[in-house]
Amino acid sequence: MNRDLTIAEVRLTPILVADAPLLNTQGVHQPYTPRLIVEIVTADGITGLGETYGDTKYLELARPLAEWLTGRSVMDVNSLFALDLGVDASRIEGQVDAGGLRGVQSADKLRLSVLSAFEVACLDAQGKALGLPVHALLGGKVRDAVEYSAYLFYKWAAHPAGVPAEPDEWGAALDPAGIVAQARRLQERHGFGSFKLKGGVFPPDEEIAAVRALAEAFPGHPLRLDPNGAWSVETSLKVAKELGDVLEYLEDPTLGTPAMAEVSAGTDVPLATNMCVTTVGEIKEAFTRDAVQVVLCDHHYWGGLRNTRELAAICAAFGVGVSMHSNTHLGISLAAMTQVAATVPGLHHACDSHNPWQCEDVLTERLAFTGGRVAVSDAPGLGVELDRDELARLHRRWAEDDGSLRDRDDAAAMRAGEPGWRQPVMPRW
Ligand SMILES: O=C([O-])C(=O)C[C@H](O)[C@@H](O)C(=O)[O-]
Ligand SMILES: [Mg+2]
Repeated sequence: MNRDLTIAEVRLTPILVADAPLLNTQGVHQPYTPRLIVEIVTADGITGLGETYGDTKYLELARPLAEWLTGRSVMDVNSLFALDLGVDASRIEGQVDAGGLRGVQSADKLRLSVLSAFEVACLDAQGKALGLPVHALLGGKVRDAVEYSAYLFYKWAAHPAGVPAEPDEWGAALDPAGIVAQARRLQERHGFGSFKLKGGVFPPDEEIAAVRALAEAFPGHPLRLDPNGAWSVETSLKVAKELGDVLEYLEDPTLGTPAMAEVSAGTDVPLATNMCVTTVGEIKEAFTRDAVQVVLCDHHYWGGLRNTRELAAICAAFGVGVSMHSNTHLGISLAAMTQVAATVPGLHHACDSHNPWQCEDVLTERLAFTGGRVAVSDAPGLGVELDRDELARLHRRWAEDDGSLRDRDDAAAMRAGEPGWRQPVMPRW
């Protein structure tokens, strides 16, 4: 290879992406969600792509990082992680993002969430320079397609009246019949074989009924329920008992490792998490107390694709399963998740992805879910191409926003429809 891999330019483009009125225990998704698109351009004109959360505090860290990177090499990924980004821990520690849906915030998690987009962009550029897919840079794929589960949400038919939003084609889903209908549509469209219901929205008995209805409609298909920590230990054990015969796993029924450990000790239903194990520092207690049996890795907040593989290795050493978590994201992140998931040998559960809910993307060609799977691209890098017109349009939306949508706040979005709504005190039930 005789190429100049010096970074000549780093472009950061914050965007607002249309999102459906999907309900969770904190509130409802905003009509538009912030994301950040990172482009790393080498002296030879290769562009590597990355994507991460686009809320203000992520942007604030990404800007100095972009400057620091300019003039270095896209091969120099380890030094990125050694860099002190100067995150002001006092502004971050113990706080929560998106109402706590991503676990407790920490300075390190914020740092890694920003770095992840730069790591992915460097790997994309490296792959393009070498003519190799990202999975080859990670040691090679062990599967040709990665399985995803259908991500079911209770949802309104539309965002609250008067709130500007894109048209919604899915309709309401507020009861078991609505959830089953949504699951059927997602299955017909994308062929999903397993189903995850985002719970913590209605009292547990209603959500138990919805999972029972799914079990009847899709006999033998793996089912999961994830209330994002909205239940007490007692409620979690009750739900585990009632649904134990149909659940593949119960995801974050309750908040924090000690409470998860108590639930785990009282049920045979495996527990999964993307909330109590979100950083290296949280692993030891959770694994030694057998609080979780599956970790749902999010390559954004674990710091990228190489850290995802390291997490998978630690999980394997402890006999803990690993799969992938997802927030609202676009195709660059889906491609990145698929590339790394393809390299993890012990991936025994279908990964999560919100992507089927996104009616917009910044790619010239969106990745397809076929038979519930995304084919692992063997094209150089991530195998995706940026649609510059679409990127510019979604950036204009961000630039024209008065600031109210630039930080995701599901409770504020809920208040537009239910003015009395307050962020719920946990456990809700
Ligand atoms: O698995 C999860 O906990 C999530 O996907 C968290 C997300 O933030 C989800 O609840 C959402 O976006 O409403
Ligand atoms: Mg979860």
